[in-house]
Amino acid sequence: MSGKLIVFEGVEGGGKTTQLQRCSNWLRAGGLQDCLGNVCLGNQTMPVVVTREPGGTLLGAKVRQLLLDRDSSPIHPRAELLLYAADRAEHVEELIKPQLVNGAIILCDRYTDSTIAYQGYGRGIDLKLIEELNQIATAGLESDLTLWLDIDAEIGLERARQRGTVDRMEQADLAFHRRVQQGFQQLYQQNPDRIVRVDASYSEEEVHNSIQKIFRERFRSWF
Ligand SMILES: Nc1ncnc2c1ncn2[C@@H]1O[C@H](COP(=O)(O)OP(=O)(O)OP(=O)(O)O)[C@@H](O)[C@H]1O
Ligand SMILES: Cc1cn([C@H]2C[C@H](O)[C@@H](COP(=O)(O)O)O2)c(=O)[nH]c1=O
Repeated sequence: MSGKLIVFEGVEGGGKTTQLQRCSNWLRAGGLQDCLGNVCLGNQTMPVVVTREPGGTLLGAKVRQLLLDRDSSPIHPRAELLLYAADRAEHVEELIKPQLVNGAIILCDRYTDSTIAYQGYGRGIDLKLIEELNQIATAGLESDLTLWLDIDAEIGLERARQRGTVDRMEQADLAFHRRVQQGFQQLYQQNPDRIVRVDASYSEEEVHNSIQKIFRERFRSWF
């Protein structure tokens, strides 16, 4: 597969969606052209695809609603885990793999690390079981690069709450979100090549500049 899968991860309100949109605009406008030799980014040669989990497919949009509707009745943690896995299996087969074959740069809002952090560290489900389920859902497809937007869980939640409506996951208490944050910290320490930490406490502009720097380094090594 000739494309690249780049994932944005972290607790609520770290700025993933904001930065992912800024990156796609920047890439489509040719921001990385100097790192790419003859490769053209953003046009037919190397399209830029923006997607998210849950919700990157038609099925996923329905699963997302089930998972995040704040008025839904309680969902058992194992059922929650399996819904995220079902969303991912569909996403990988219907969108991610075909786009990688097509040579796309895929910018994805959350992927397998979110399941380890939220369902593993947050809900307390066995980590080994989640790794096996991630393996099944992705058929072994890992990200080429994961940006961990690191923000204090309380500050992130406050940002997310100021944005407007609060979804089912955001309603969970601070202790849950702190455990999720610990999960991302552990994953970062265990995967130093795949996961790069970005300090998300700075301004939008400063965070975007840090991400541009990381992209330049990676793309130079890839192309
Ligand atoms: N660097 C920043 N400093 C201050 N506020 C920010 C920054 N980046 C984003 N925001 C604001 O914080 C809120 C959350 O940002 P965003 O939706 O991008 O985060 P997210 O990580 O995708 O959140 P979630 O995981 O809850 O969907 C938005 O209102 C956004 O405008
Ligand atoms: C992929 C994935 C996501 N989650 C949680 C994390 C968030 O609370 C929501 C997704 O909404 P957002 O707009 O990206 O914040 O779902 C999870 O618990 N497990 C997962 O695998």
